[in-house]
Amino acid sequence: MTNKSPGGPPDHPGPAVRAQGLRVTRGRREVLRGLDFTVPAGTVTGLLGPSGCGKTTLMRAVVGAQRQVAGELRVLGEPAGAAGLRARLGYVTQAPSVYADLTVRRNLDYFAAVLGLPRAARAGEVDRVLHEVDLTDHATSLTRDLSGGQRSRVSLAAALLGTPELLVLDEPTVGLDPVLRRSLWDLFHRLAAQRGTTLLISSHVMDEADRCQRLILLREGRVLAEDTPAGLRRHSGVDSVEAAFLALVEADAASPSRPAGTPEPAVEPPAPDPAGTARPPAAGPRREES
Ligand SMILES: Nc1ncnc2c1ncn2[C@@H]1O[C@H](COP(=O)(O)OP(=O)(O)OP(=O)(O)O)[C@@H](O)[C@H]1O
Repeated sequence: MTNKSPGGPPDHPGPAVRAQGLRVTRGRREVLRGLDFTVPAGTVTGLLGPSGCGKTTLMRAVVGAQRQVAGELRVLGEPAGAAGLRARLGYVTQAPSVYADLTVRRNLDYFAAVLGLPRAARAGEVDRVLHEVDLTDHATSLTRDLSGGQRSRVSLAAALLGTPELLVLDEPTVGLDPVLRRSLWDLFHRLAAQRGTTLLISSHVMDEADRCQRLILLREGRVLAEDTPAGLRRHSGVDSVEAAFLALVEADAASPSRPAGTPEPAVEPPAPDPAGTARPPAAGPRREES
């Protein structure tokens, strides 16, 4: 509904996300260390890298939920965190952000109301997203009675309400069986191809890389490479993205320009509530990530 044309709405013809010199400090540690990257509109872009490299931090910065962000970060043509982005973004955190004591349908109806969808349109919209995440048969189940993977899909369904222009999904396929993983990836590609939605999807599982059209490889808070999966393999002269990543890591470690290590981490103060910037899943009960 908010998406106006496939391939990118006309009011921001550039990339969906553009970062220049993006730096984020958490506690005393600089977690993102001067990132330059773009996420082209209407693509499925994977954010890959080992645990702790900064994927969640980058996503939190994109949706405006992260403190201590420096450098330039533009999202759908606006500065990250701008109030006008709220209804245009969907963000799914690693931990499901839904009310355990409500049914799946009531959860989604609540989030649809928070989004401002007209009452008359809500039931149909909820039916649509339930179908998209394959939870129609569980609409009347209490969310606490669902499996972990099913609860994750309720969060995803909430993020799909209102058809956001940019979906930021933090490891959405973790813990899902192969059949479900494939059906979610099919859904992600349908959203990009049919509605022009841009998807930024994190994973630390390299075998998911080939499902993406573009990749941003992250390591220790820096961008190692930004390319298509085929381009990465070709440039590294190897036959898998995982091997390309390892080759890039080796080349990076050998590089004399590599910055020295950073101080020990310290826990940062709690982040401000992102309810004013991210969409409903972040407005519901959510894991405190600080
Ligand atoms: N609240 C915090 N205070 C201080 N440092 C933090 C905090 N949260 C995360 N960090 C540090 O920031 C770095 C990046 O964390 P982040 O969660 O962004 O990584 P990630 O790539 O998403 O990891 P994973 O794949 O395990 O989810 C890590 O070194 C982590 O220890």
